[in-house]
Amino acid sequence: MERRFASHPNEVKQFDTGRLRQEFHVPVLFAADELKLVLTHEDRMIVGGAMPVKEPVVLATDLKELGVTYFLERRELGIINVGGKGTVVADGAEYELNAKECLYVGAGTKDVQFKSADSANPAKFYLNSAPAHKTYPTVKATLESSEFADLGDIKNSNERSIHRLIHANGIQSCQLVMGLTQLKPGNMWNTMPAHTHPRRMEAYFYFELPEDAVVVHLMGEPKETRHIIMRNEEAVISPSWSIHSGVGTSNYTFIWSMAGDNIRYDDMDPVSMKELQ
Ligand SMILES: O=C[C@H](O)[C@@H](O)CC(=O)C(=O)O
Ligand SMILES: [Zn+2]
Repeated sequence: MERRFASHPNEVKQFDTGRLRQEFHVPVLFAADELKLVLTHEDRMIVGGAMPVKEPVVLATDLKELGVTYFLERRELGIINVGGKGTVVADGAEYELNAKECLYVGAGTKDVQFKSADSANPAKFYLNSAPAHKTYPTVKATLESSEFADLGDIKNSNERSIHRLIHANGIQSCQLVMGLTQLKPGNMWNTMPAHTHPRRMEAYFYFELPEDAVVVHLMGEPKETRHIIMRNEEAVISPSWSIHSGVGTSNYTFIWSMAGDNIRYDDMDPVSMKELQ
């Protein structure tokens, strides 16, 4: 597991491209039969990926990494499959996940394993985990069963559907909030006007981007913005003081996930268009 420290906006102002990427950009989450995890000290969120091909991938940890005997001893987990059909086995119970289906796994679950239905088209489980001190039930959600909102306008190139999966009015959790936003063809902007939420951090995972396409992801304080170039199936960490918005060279889909003080989706402080610099 890789560890990233938290950052201060006054320090981040000085970062060049390489340093920005080193601290906030999360490349390659999917490698055959491997569990890839990045723990950021921004609200201790873990961003990760599991791609079982020849054998199941086990959600393993050790005393050095998290100081506990099993991964979900004091954590909760949100999973969205972005690959072929797969199964998550949680303490023996099997949950089949097709592409874009979500599973919340509650704290106290001792054994979590990931499997693919077809090694030629493996499942890709995108993972988010936050500290948790209460057990909520393990529940599956689909885009069809979730609360969603069609937002934006083709005139602003931001027509998109926001599906809220784990949040106050959806799957219950201690602090993890998670969902998926799909841009309609011809639309490129997400989260503009931008916002911050000092009460929680956020991670974005961009996917369904064509090979040669990029998303120019915006971060930073509203008056001190920076960009990070994102490619398909890459994640980016947004500290609580930072905006998180992006514009693609084509449309795309992304998973957003947050951890912090509350699980109300609409807890955001809007940034006015005049304020951005
Ligand atoms: O705090 C919430 C998140 O930033 C996202 O839900 C925003 C988003 O999906 C969008 O505007 O497209
Ligand atoms: Zn946000």
